[in-house]
Amino acid sequence: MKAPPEILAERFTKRSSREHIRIREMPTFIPDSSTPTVTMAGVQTAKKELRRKMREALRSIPKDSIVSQSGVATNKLLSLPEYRNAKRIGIYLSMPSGELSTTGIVQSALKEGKDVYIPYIHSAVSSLAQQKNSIMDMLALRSLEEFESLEPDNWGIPSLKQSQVSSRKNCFGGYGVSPQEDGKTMNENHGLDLVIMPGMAFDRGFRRLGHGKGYYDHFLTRYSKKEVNSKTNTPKLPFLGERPSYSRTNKEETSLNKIHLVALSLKEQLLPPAEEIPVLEHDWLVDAVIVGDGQFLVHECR
Ligand SMILES: Nc1nc2c(c(=O)[nH]1)N(C=O)[C@@H](CNc1ccc(C(=O)N[C@@H](CCC(=O)O)C(=O)O)cc1)CN2
Ligand SMILES: Nc1ncnc2c1ncn2[C@@H]1O[C@H](COP(=O)(O)OP(=O)(O)OP(=O)(O)O)[C@@H](O)[C@H]1O
Repeated sequence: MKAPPEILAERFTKRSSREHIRIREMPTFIPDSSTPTVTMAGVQTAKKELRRKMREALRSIPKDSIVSQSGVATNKLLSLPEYRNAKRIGIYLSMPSGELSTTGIVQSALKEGKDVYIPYIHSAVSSLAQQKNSIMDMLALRSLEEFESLEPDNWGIPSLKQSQVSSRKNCFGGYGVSPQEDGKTMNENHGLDLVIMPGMAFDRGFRRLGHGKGYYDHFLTRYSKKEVNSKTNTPKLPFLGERPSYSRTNKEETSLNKIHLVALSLKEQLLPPAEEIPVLEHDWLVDAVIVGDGQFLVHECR
């Protein structure tokens, strides 16, 4: 028997202005065949399965294809006003395989005098949950020389060492890693204008599949809670995408009003039009996807 709607713990995840996915915590009734309903556990399982498939597919991409696709994507990004106008960018440093290289972008950005922030993974204790979590901060990269001297971590990602962190600027305007729950806000001199995002897969609805640790999703959620000083005179950049594209429910004016999320995708990472990445409420949509074969996906409504 169909349960009355009010007792169903349903959440609607905004995927684009046109469509929604319905996520039900407790599958207590048999859904109408017209209702695309999935459980949370179902989404996690589907993500795992997609990651497995992607890992297989990415393994066989020849190195020279990654090099040429990276060149195409780099040129596209460097031509965008959202990049050219950005003063502070957060950018992933690429792994040896399975994703587009960001080396050319990092070099250009540093040469152009932009502030470049890179991921730094560390442990943080959440006072609320009394849990030790691995989280991501974005810390300043100081120079080309420093970029070239970074050593690979366990995933092969060029990374800062713990000893290099404490006196280094973070993207929130502080130094070193940022406390998880300090409630401090950012002013107009801090924050990021553009985040260049990695992923395992992307789809045409601007959904993204990461490696399953939630680093970017958690980071963006934390970032969105640090409000920009409302008296800021900083001119806002034009958005790449329409504002409701963000998959968050917290739609109040936040610092994310001026951040652009641009994903870089190998052509093999972009799913065919009929396929979708399963997403939950915490998953952030990106504003644009630059693909290594020259495709550029951007929200129609600018
Ligand atoms: N270049 C790059 N830098 C990044 C990320 C990324 O995806 N790419 N991250 C984005 O969050 C963070 C690091 N997170 C990562 C988490 C897991 C794995 C990884 O390879 N995990 C499994 C393999 C399973 C899989 O391929 O999914 C492993 O440990 O073997 C890599 C990066 C920050 N920096
Ligand atoms: N903002 C968030 N709030 C609560 N839980 C989150 C948030 N972001 C991620 N998680 C949790 O982190 C785990 C990994 O999330 P998910 O599968 O979406 O990772 P992903 O998108 O592949 O990772 P990433 O963001 O690092 O690329 C899940 O258990 C998810 O519930």
